Amino acid sequence: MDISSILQGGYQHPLSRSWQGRRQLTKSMFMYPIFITDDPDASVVIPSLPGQRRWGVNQLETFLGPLVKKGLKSVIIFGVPLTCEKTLQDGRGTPADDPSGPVIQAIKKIRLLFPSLYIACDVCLCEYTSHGHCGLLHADSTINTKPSVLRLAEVSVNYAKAGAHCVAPSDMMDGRIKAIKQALIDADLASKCTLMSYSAKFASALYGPFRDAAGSAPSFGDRKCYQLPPTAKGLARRAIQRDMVEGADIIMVKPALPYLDIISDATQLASDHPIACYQVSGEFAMVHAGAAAGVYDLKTMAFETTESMVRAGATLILSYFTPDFLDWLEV
Ligand SMILES: NCC[C@H](CC(=O)O)[C@@H](CN)CCC(=O)O
Ligand SMILES: [Zn+2]
Repeated sequence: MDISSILQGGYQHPLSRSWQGRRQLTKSMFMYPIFITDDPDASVVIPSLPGQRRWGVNQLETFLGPLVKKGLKSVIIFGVPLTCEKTLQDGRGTPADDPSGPVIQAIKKIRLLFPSLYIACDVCLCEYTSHGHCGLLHADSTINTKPSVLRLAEVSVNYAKAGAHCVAPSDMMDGRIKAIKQALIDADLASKCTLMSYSAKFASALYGPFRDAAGSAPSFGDRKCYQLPPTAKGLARRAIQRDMVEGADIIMVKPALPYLDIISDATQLASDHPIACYQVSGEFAMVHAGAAAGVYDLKTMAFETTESMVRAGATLILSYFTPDFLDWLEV
């Protein structure tokens, strides 16, 4: 056997195996998606998302305190306005940045309770309009891009003013990154607030549990006219390059596991940007379902899936497994 055929000596020990990965998972790589509802005392189980709840702002200390102690470094907030009237009349998704609404109240509360915790806010309109689309609509129910990006920019600035460290538009409207960046500049907030773009976000079947949790499913049609076709490698590369030019500080790929090649493309195209990926609700539920069915060990698969994202180039992972990794990882 040729000498060059012998590889096993390089990884025959747990320590030398650990050296084979260019980068290792760390606690600070995980950003925890959290659902904040407008009942201040709520702590409501989300059946389709194992271990996850919708929380009211009065519960944030109880909910996040133990996680911060274990090393939680960042969260991304999703508002779930259940009691307020979702406003179709004004068509602007008014609850999104209602000063007394769940998102702005949560930003302020978390800044007070946990000054070191990095707060990102998802920016979208689907949770706040009764049609449930991510943008505003023309009379014929098609996406009306111009007012949509202006409204998303307005919401972003209001989150930043409330104290968010990062705004993350998940809407996929054309030109929203440029509009949001310009609005942050005009508000003198561009140097104080990170713009994380969901640049390559696909029309995936893996968002179901989230839509249950956030009540954000579209009331008609689907999101295929603004989320990328799952086959669209070229469109993803073009969207990544577009968002880089428009001022994104972080580039995200979503979902993650079925799109590792896109994470790799993003790493190559945006080689000077942090690359985020979102292990979405359906991916999380899928890993749990397989473990419950006895196909694999839950922790082992949680590591195998997220380590594949790191191998593809991700530097930041949005994952509902974040609380678990705070227990599983030493640093
Ligand atoms: N703004 C879109 C929400 C959205 C996808 C969707 O429902 O189309 C994601 C949140 N950013 C879902 C995330 C998840 O499934 O965990
Ligand atoms: Zn949306």
